[in-house]
Amino acid sequence: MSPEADSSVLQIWGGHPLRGHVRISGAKNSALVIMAGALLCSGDCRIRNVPLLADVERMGQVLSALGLRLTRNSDILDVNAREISTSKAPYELVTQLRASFFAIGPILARMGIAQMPLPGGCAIGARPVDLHVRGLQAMGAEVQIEHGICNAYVPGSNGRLKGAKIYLDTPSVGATETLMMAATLADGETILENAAREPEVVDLANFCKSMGANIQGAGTSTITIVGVDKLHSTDYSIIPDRIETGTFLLAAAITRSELLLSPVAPDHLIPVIAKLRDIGVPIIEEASDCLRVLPVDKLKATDIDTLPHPGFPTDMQAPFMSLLTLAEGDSIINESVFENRLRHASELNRLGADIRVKGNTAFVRGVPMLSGAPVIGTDLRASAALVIAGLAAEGQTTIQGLNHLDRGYDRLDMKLQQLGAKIIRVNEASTDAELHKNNSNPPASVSI
Ligand SMILES: CC(=O)N[C@H]1[C@@H](OP(=O)(O)OP(=O)(O)OC[C@H]2O[C@@H](n3ccc(=O)[nH]c3=O)[C@H](O)[C@@H]2O)O[C@H](CO)[C@@H](O)[C@@H]1O
Ligand SMILES: C=C(OP(=O)(O)O)C(=O)O
Repeated sequence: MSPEADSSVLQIWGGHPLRGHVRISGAKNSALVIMAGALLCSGDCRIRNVPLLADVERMGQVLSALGLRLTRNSDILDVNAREISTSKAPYELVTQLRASFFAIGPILARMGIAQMPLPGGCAIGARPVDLHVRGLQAMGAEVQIEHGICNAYVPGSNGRLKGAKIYLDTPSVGATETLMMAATLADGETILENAAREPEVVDLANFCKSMGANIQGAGTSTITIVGVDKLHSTDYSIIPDRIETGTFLLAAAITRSELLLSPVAPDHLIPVIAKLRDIGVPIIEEASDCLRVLPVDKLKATDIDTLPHPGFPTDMQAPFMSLLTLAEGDSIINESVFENRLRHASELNRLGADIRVKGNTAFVRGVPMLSGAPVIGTDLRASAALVIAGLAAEGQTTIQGLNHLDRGYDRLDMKLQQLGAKIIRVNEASTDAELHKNNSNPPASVSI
């Protein structure tokens, strides 16, 4: 979707400290793929801790279009996949989010046939699906991409995929998840080599295991799956969102605030916490599921290389760049997972940052302050980066492109507002004359 698709904007008046406790929601990238995983189950799946996100809603629509019955009550989602009425996923929905494509694995495993449009998601690179396709082919599927649709079927009378030894050229999160789900109902043993080790892969494996799947090694580079005939009902709670957690750590750091965050999984954030401590952000593990960040004294520059887990996560690169714009000294950020994920740099420069981009590397020279301006979020984490920067920028920052932000953050503006940020969401039509008039002070209604 283009930024124009959402007419509301966020307005932030920076420089106000945050205070209090923030409740971290369930992980977007777990929720989406676990919803796809529910397609494997011939019973009922109760999924808990499901975040309120546009992507979750769209994934629900994809599953409904396939004939599943879904009921949501607060953060509990019940999915009934006893009957799958069609193997054809709807183009208009699948092209809006990446994870919907991963459902090709379970649909093929359950039905022996799947027609899946090529996916959407953040425009941060070419994002091919060749590893998904080659893996499914290795498991015996015939797969062809024609007119933007990936058509797959399993030849043979029983329609079951066959276990295979599959080496992934790159440890793709999505390909690991697609193939792991497909293998749970395949004939025999599948070994995924050079598999992704992200916490969301482990969460999906644990979800599948709770339905009776036989999976070993999730979280390491080699995952072994022995197919079973059927998977049964489950009641499963997804992990806290490590990227949302990291985003709030950055929000605290850039506003020099003290915040308490829970529930969190500090083990999933080791590279992010290490980098933050490195540059001078004091973070205390108050309990196994609770982090406290203390006010920063001085921020130092650092270098970052994004890598597959357990390296520094690409999804934290943009928001972290915002913090480094205000660090003392020069930082170098190298984005090595996606080939076009530095578009936020030019928007941060509108706010007074000093960033030069060459290829996949951003050279960030710390500046003493940022100043508010109108900016556009070009993808999900780029939008979050602008929110982080806006919290520190002097005066008013107006952010367009909220359709990206809402795909992956559970009510970010409301959570920040509750912590004391001066942030409001308004319809764009009402912003121009009235709200740009007074650049330095929020309207009275924003005072908390
Ligand atoms: C819904 C979801 O979980 N999204 C996450 C997932 O995306 P996603 O699963 O799409 O990311 P991948 O791990 O697959 O992509 C990593 C790299 O592998 C390449 N690649 C991937 C598949 C393939 O078949 N061929 C190929 O070349 C991609 O272009 C990219 O350069 O992991 C990314 C990397 O941590 C995160 O940024 C996304 O938030
Ligand atoms: C890139 C992301 O999401 P998606 O893979 O859904 O586009 C993200 O969550 O930062």
